[in-house]
Amino acid sequence: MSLKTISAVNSMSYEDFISTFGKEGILRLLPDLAGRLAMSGGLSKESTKEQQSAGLNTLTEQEKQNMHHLNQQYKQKFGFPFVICARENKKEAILTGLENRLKNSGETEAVTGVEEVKKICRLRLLDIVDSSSKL
Ligand SMILES: NC(=O)N[C@H]1NC(=O)NC1=O
Repeated sequence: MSLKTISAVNSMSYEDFISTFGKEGILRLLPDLAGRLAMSGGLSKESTKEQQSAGLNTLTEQEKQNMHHLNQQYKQKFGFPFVICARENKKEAILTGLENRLKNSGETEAVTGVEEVKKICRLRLLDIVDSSSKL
């Protein structure tokens, strides 16, 4: 994400963001599941925790290759990354979900992806509320 995008996001409402960047713009902010960033330790602490909770840090070599291949296919078909709320799924369900959602239309996937982003945001907000209530 560019610095220009980050500063725009920080001062924008959800509605403004959607109308400026569209659903696909939101989806492109999310890192790949078990992707290059995860492998190199470059994920945010939130994404690291989420991906670990689904067991994506314990993928076998075969599962890693499968995930990589399906993620590539998904991006090639839709032009944005596959997004799912990792904290609500385990690695097996994520791989099956990826395979199944590849069969959908781009429109369905943009809507489904944004719904998953909302789940991710909700859980992140609950974490913030929970940690600030302990202060
Ligand atoms: N691509 C994708 O779904 N990424 C993520 N999902 C989630 O729960 N955390 C992520 O980083």
